[in-house]
Amino acid sequence: MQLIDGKATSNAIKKEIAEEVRKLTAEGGKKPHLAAILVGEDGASRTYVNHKVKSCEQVGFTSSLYKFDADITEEDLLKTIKELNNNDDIDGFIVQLPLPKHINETKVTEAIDPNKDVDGFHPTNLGKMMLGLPTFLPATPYGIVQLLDRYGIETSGKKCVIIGRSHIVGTPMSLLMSRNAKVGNCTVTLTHSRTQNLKEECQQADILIVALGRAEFVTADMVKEGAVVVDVGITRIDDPSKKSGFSLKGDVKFDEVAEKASWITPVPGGVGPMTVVSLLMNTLEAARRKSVKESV
Ligand SMILES: Nc1nc(=O)c2c([nH]1)NC[C@@H]1CN(c3ccc(C(=O)N[C@@H](CCC(=O)O)C(=O)O)cc3)C=[N+]21
Repeated sequence: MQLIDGKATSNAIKKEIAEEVRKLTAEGGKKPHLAAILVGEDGASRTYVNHKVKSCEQVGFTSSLYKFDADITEEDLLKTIKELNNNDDIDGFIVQLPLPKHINETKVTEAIDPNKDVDGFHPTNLGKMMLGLPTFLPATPYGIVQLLDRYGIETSGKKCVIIGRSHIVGTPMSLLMSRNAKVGNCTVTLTHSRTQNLKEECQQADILIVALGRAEFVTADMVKEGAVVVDVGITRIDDPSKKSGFSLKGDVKFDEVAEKASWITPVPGGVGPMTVVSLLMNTLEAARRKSVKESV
């Protein structure tokens, strides 16, 4: 088994981004600016947003955080989004999900200017992705593609099985793995809660991507010898022995699956850090596009 180290890869990409930012500012451009909207006090969301803010500092981006109480009205949130859309200083922004129940996530996502949607969740951007047009790819799938690419993992002609059909991971991942590209050209099976014989489907996979959000769901008997296993899940499990009071578990039973896999991503330190770095890459791209527009 060989480890796919998302932490190390994300650090390497951050260094490259920092270098690009230095060039951009040396040419008289401004630093890319990423903003995040955080509603409520969900512990995990706060952690992720903090990671994003810290990563922005590391690469020389400007970042800003708009924090609201969980009882903010949908109307007020939409108003804030419009303000960020019109704020020329901000190149890209994200609205951290999940949102409180009284707020319609679809409405919120559609209110974001597609040119600033560095999460790649807007219907326009998802549509462009489907057509293979240049766009902001959703952060987690983009991060996984980067990992497979940088580790030189052959995907062409392979059978890729994905567990989970969410709009932000499983479904876009299935499109990316099947497209005609350096990372792609797979025969893709997208599985979900209604899939019959899930175990047999998984056993066929040369590349298994797991994104259903259930701790240690994938066991060794579901995995083919020599498979590449990508674990997207992150679940917090109570753990009194930890200072934080919890430990993080992936969707894959790591120790036993690692014995069969040729390559495997750990949790933490796998896909998670790559998600953050994808946001940074999309933001750099947004800033570049804007500077091109302003110079014509
Ligand atoms: N609009 C929006 N965009 C997102 O990109 C988005 C979101 N909403 N909602 C929640 C999910 C989840 N997500 C993660 C980001 C970083 C780590 C990450 O860095 N994880 C570390 C550990 C983090 C920890 O210490 O808890 C790791 O896996 O090594 C994980 C998960 C982004 N998400």
